[in-house]
Amino acid sequence: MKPEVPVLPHTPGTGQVSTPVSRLTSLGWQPFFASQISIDELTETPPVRVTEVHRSGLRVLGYDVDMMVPPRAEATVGDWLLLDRALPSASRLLERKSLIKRRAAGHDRSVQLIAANIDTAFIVTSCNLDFNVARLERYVALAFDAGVTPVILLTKPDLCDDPAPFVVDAKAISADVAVLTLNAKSDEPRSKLAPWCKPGQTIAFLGSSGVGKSTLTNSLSVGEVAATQAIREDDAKGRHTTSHRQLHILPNGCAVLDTPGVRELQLTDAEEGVAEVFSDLDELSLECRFNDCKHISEPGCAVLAALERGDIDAARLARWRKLVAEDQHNTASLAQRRSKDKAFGKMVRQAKKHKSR
Ligand SMILES: Nc1nc2c(ncn2[C@@H]2O[C@H](COP(=O)(O)OP(=O)(O)OP(=O)(O)O)[C@@H](O)[C@H]2O)c(=O)[nH]1
Ligand SMILES: [Zn+2]
Repeated sequence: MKPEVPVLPHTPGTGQVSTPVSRLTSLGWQPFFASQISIDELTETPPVRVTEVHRSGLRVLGYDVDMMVPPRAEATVGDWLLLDRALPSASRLLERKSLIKRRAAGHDRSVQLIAANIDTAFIVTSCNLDFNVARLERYVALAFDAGVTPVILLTKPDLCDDPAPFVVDAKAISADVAVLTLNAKSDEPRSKLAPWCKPGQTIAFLGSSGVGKSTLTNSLSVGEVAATQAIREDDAKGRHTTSHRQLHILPNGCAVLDTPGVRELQLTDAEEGVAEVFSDLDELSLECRFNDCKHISEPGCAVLAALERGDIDAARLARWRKLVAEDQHNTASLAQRRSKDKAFGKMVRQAKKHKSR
């Protein structure tokens, strides 16, 4: 029997692709996912992508699909499901390309899934006081840990005298990470980010508040047409009340994941990624006499020996030590710091009010 909807795996190099393919591609469908399913499965259980996670259920989008399915603990934003229309809770979860997750504090080590199948994480910071090498290193470590390609973006070069020193510091983090400066408010993002923002790719912007994440997304969205309009039309059915789309489909068929979980991502639990960014130090530490060596003053410390020989940089070693220590601290005291930040913000606002009187 001929399927009603010819949903096909993505075939590269076909030029003018049919509508179902380009719709799925713009949602992030890739050969990696297509290779996990048979033609029968494709027609009987169409692929859908999880674009929102609510307590009441998951919002999924596919070719001619925009619906809520029952919630399930093992699925997160960005996941692909093979939709079982008759029994949505039985939909098959496809293997992931990448996964950003957090382990909760305490002993139970429960894992919180943040986002799946992001190809590129743009780590955004601005050429001003937000710039902090240690924080960038943590984001890079987190991306490596998740299996996501990190790219560092330095915004607001137009507001600083000389962006060059920031670039030098950012480039020193890892030879495997590209570093770009760009004015988020110009049309530079579209040309400069093009190598990563291809059809079928899923990207996300990470970074502190105010560094330009929304501005970058908007800049890439100029001329946004068909694909997102389809989503908006479906929104009108009133199935959900989200005012903010969490999966933006760019005009060129690239998807931007912008969920609260990704926005509020905290830098905890990136052990493996930290080891990757500081792989040289990590390897050296295996030669330390003591397993729990802190590389401060212990006898037989291979790291200190390398420092003395001038093989490693003291500042970088200090950051590594700090990172390992902070990783634990952050996990434990997240809630505490959040309330402290709030109190500080209130104090600043009150002080300003006082001054303007
Ligand atoms: N001059 C200049 N201004 C920028 C640039 N990037 C962002 N801005 C401005 O900085 C402000 C904050 O940018 P946003 O895009 O809202 O920052 P965000 O990272 O999305 O912030 P949150 O939504 O709080 O996470 C806005 O007023 C932008 O116009 C840049 O490259 N150059
Ligand atoms: Zn040591």
